[in-house]
Formats: sequence, C-alpha cells, structure tokens
Amino acid sequence: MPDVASDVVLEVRGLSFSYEDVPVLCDLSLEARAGQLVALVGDNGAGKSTLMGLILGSLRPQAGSIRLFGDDASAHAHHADIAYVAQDAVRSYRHFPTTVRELLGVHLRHLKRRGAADELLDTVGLREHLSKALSQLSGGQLQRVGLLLALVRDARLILLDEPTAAVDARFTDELYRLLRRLADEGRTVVVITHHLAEAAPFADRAVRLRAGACAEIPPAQWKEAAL
Ligand SMILES: Nc1ncnc2c1ncn2[C@@H]1O[C@H](COP(=O)(O)OP(=O)(O)OP(=O)(O)O)[C@@H](O)[C@H]1O
Repeated sequence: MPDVASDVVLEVRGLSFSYEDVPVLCDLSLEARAGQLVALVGDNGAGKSTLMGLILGSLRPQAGSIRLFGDDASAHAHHADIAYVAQDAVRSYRHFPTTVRELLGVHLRHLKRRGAADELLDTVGLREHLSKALSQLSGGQLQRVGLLLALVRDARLILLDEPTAAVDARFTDELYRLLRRLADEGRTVVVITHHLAEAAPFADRAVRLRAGACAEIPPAQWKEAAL
C-alpha cells in the first residue's frame, strides 16, 4: 500500500501568528501534496504573505507547526527543494547594471546547472530580452525574470506570491499551464492569488484565508469565490 503520509510536502497544523498584539493567523491548518497545485486566496491583509514568510522560515510561528518534506520548517533543511517567487520578484534590483543573461548565468553557475534554461526562456518569453539590462524591462518582464530564476532551481516545492499581478492575460494563461505541467510532473505548487478564476482551471484545490481561519473552497464555488 502506498505511504500516503510521505506524499505530504507542506503540512501546516494549528498555526497561529501575531505581529505584536495584532493576530493575523489563528489555528490555521492546511496541506499540499506532491503533484498538487493549490491556490491560496484571501482579501488584502488576510495573512497570505505572512503565511509565506512562516513557510519560508523568515517568521516563526507562535503556536502550531509547519513541516516541509516531513521536517520542521525552522530546521531550514530543504532550501534546495524550494523555489519562491516573491510578489515584487526582482524589482528591487532593477537598477543593478546587469543584463538578463548575466543574471541568469550567475544563477546557473551557482546551481551548477547547464543548458537547463533554454526551454524555460521560451516558456517565460524572455529569450528576445536576454541582452537587455534589467532597467530596460517592464514590470511584467521583471516578473518573468523572477519566475525564471525560481524555475531554474528545479525545486520540488514552488511557492508563488501573486505571480500574475503585473503580467498580461496571455502570459497568465501560459504561466498556469506551466505550473500545471510542473505539478503533473510531481512537483507541488502553491500560488497566492487574488484571482481564483485565473487559477481555477488548473488548480487541484483552493483554500481561502479569512480572518485568520482557512477553509477549503469546493470546486463548484470557485467561480463565485473569485476575488
Ligand atoms: N511587519 C509587520 N508588522 C506589523 N503588521 C504587519 C506586518 N506585516 C504585515 N502586517 C499586517 O498583517 C496583516 C496581514 O498582512 P499580509 O501581508 O500577510 O496580508 P496579505 O494577505 O498578504 O495581504 P495582500 O493581499 O494585501 O498582499 C495585515 O493586517 C498587515 O497590515
């Protein structure tokens, strides 16, 4: 019989977190398994980015636990297994005097990967912009650079914080198709989004964060639940 528990890549149990005396997450539980694409939706301020910080270990839970690949997240034991696309991706270093090619080269050398980027460059639509400086790129193109740098890690768990905020409808569709493919290959994808309708055709599960609690949204309600 398959070991179902070993399939669980992300496991959050009874998680609570407050900034000083402002409670943000309260007794939150959720899990994501290998091969799943999970959409995490919630209004502004519902705690989605805070939850990402807790999963990534930059914040510590005040109660409850977060396990990644079976280990406590605070052990930082799985850096190489996790890719994270932040909300503002590489925007903060857009003024660095570097091109997309140079930036990608640094990452590939660091990861000791070769030739892995070709298909991804096409997928994220950046091949024709390789020689451009980051300062010459639009917000949406910078978002794609952030996604590219995350995907070259070839991680088993991919976390994305509003990856479609600055990109057009066509790229949004391509992005979700790619994320679906990555999940079908056995990876786990967790996407924070305000637009459940965009993610719905591709997601296995949708979870809504609201006032510190979280609830599974049944597929029949995915259309109405879109924020
Ligand atoms: N460093 C901080 N110190 C104090 N309060 C914070 C801090 N970061 C976030 N908050 C508060 O915690 C709550 C949750 O914020 P968070 O950024 O996690 O929400 P979110 O769901 O990601 O919101 P959005 O959709 O607007 O990105 C908000 O009320 C926010 O004001």
